[in-house]
Amino acid sequence: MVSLNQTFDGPLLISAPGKVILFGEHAVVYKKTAVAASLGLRSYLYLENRNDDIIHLEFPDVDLNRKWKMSDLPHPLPYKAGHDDSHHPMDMPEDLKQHLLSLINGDDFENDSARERAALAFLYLYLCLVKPGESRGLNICVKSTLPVGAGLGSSASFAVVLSSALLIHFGHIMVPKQVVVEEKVQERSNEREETLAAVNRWAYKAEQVIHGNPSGVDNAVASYGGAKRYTKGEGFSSLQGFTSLRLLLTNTKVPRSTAVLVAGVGAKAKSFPLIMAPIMDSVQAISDECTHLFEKHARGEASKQEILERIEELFDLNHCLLMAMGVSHPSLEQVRTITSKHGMTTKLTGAGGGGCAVTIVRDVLNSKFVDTPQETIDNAVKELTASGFECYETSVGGPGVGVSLLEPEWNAATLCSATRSELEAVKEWRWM
Ligand SMILES: Nc1ncnc2c1ncn2[C@@H]1O[C@H](COP(=O)(O)OP(=O)(O)O)[C@@H](O)[C@H]1O
Ligand SMILES: C[C@@](O)(CCOP(=O)(O)O)CC(=O)O
Ligand SMILES: [Mg+2]
Repeated sequence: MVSLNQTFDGPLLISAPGKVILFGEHAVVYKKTAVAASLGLRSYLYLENRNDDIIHLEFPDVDLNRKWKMSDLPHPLPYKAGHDDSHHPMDMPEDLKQHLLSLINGDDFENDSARERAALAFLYLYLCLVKPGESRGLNICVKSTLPVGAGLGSSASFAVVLSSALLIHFGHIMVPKQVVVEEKVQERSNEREETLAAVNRWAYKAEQVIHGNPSGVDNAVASYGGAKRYTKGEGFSSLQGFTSLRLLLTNTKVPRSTAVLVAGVGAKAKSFPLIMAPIMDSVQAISDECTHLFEKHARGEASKQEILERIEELFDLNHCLLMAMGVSHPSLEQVRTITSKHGMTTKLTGAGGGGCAVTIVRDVLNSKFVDTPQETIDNAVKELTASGFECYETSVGGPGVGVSLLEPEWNAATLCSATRSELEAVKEWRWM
């Protein structure tokens, strides 16, 4: 346990989930509502102090392994722990950005935007949050079980583990007092609410560095977990009556960048404002319809079967609107064709342009009429895999960011070389 303003010296292992957007991607940037849920796939960060003044970053997922002397970094940005940080610059000053880019892209370092953005996001948060007069260096490693740059919110879960680690390490927030059992995770004290709000705000700043113009839905889900309805400027609420959904995720492995796709939709909205506005309004109506469906389910007025049938129709409608926004891709259409041959409905998820698609699996117990038989799913997965795609079945709606202090044998190298099953075996999370 630490008190505010005091650095936390122990090593930290932190994890935060990715997300699946069920409805509303892109439109959410334009203040329409999105519906999203956390995934079982997560990013993991290990942080420890060093005895010298070196900052050592290892981000194996983007092939980054870099060291800087603290004395070579620009001066920290003024920030006092515990103060209202809403005044803090939301956008990184341009001269600072250029300075950091010149440090990141040394002669020996080939320019790569994935690495560059990851390192830039880290350095920006570090300079904002480092304690004045700090002289000790850090080892930091981040590794994810999420595919990076594929629409499942790896950037937001990366941003959330970075912001949590730096906020805790430099004493701006406290390590959660105790292990909270997963079922009680949503019952937060005011103190925990404040802590999470700080994590979420700083993660948004890192997302801004990576994305340019994020809505904030991804970092909210990565921070808080669960299933959420989110509107930019208004915040989020839990989805009343959300029932566990069985989803199949398919990664087309076609690389794309959220920043580029969001900018593309922005250009279209500027060129065709009268056409794009009603498309965005239709997405709002889809998210509202989904919310009402779950609310009806909570009141016992809609069966799971009805929900799944309606959601399939809404998936189709939302995908077609995303196609009109210009963010589908032939590979995503191929996933839709293959799954529809097997009687299942698919939409793109996240920024699109490649990346992942989400397919709804009908799993209503005792109702043979609507169930998707396991054999059908297996056949669809076989066909998708044969087309070069990768499929994941994962849980949705689990907890948000958590801290583990219970792995004394860990170090940065352990995390860098850990397998997915070793990461998923860490159980003693203190959910924030
Ligand atoms: N595990 C990670 N290690 C380092 N950087 C990461 C990691 N995960 C995400 N990122 C950063 O986020 C970017 C991907 O973000 P984005 O294009 O929004 O796709 P996604 O849908 O996965 O969020 C990467 O290029 C990288 O800069
Ligand atoms: C397209 C968008 O709605 C979601 C992007 O998600 P991802 O980075 O593709 O996982 C952008 C945003 O909400 O910030
Ligand atoms: Mg992202």
